[in-house]
Amino acid sequence: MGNEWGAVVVAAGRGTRMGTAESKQYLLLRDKPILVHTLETFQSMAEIAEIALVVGKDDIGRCSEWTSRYGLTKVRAIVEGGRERQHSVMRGLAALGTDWAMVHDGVRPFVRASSIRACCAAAERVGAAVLAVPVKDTIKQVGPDGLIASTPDRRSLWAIQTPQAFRRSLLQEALERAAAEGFLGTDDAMAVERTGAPVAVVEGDYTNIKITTPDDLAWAEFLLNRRDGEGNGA
Ligand SMILES: Nc1ccn([C@@H]2O[C@H](COP(=O)(O)OP(=O)(O)OP(=O)(O)O)[C@@H](O)[C@H]2O)c(=O)n1
Ligand SMILES: C[C@](O)(CO)[C@H](O)COP(=O)(O)O
Repeated sequence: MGNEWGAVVVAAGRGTRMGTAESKQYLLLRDKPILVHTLETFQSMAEIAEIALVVGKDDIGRCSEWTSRYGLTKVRAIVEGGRERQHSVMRGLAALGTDWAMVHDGVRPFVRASSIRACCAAAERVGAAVLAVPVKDTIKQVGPDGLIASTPDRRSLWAIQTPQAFRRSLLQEALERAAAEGFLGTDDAMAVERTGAPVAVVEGDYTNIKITTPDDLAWAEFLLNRRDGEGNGA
C-alpha cells in the first residue's frame, strides 16, 4: 500500500432487515454508533488521506457533529446517498480527491487495518481487489420450484466483503458505464468485472461481518469485547 488512498464509507441504507426504528448504522455498539466504530479504523490508518461519508439526507447533521466529537478529521465530505448502494458509492466517489479509492460498508465495523492494507496492496498490483473469505457451507443453486438445480464446487466459492479497492479511474468509468447500461450490482467489483478488467480476491477474516439482522448485534458485542483484548489488527 504505497499510494495515498481515499475511502468511501457508505451508510445511506435504511436497514430494513434489521427492523429497528433507528437505522442500524446508528445503533449503539457499547458507547458509540456502529458507524463511528467503522470510521475510527479508517481514521487511524496513515495511508488513508481522506474519507467521503455517504448518509441519508436527514442524518448529515448528526454525522457532522460526530466527526467533531470523535476526532474524525479525515472525513472531508459528508454527502447524501442514493436510492441503491451503487448510487451512494458513485456520489461518495465524486467527493474524493485521491487516485486510489476503496469502498467500505459503514456497517462492517470489525474490518482489520491489516486486511485493509492487504486489499489495497493487491489493488495497487492488479487495479482492483476485494476482501473475501472462503465459504464454509456447501452452496446450492435452487430453482423457483424449490429443487436443487446445481452444486457449485465449493473450492471456487468465496463470500465477498468490503473494503473493495480500486484505481479510482477504473471504478469510476465502470460505474458510469453500469449506470448508462442500467446495470445495478450488489457490490462494487461487479461493475468492474463486466468491463473485463481483473479483480483480485484477498483473503480476509470471518469477523469482518456486515451487521444486517438482529442476530448480528449480539455477535457484534462479542467481537467488540474480543477486539479490545487484541487491538484492531493494525
Ligand atoms: N441506498 C443505499 C443502500 C445501502 N447503503 C449502505 O450499503 C451498506 C451495505 O448495505 P446493507 O447491509 O444492505 O444495508 P441496508 O441497505 O441499510 O440494509 P437492508 O438491505 O436490510 O435495508 C450499508 O452500510 C448501507 O448503509 C447505502 O449507502 N445506500
Ligand atoms: C458489498 C457487500 O457488502 C459485499 O458482501 C454486499 O454485497 C452488500 O450487499 P447488501 O445487499 O447491500 O447487503
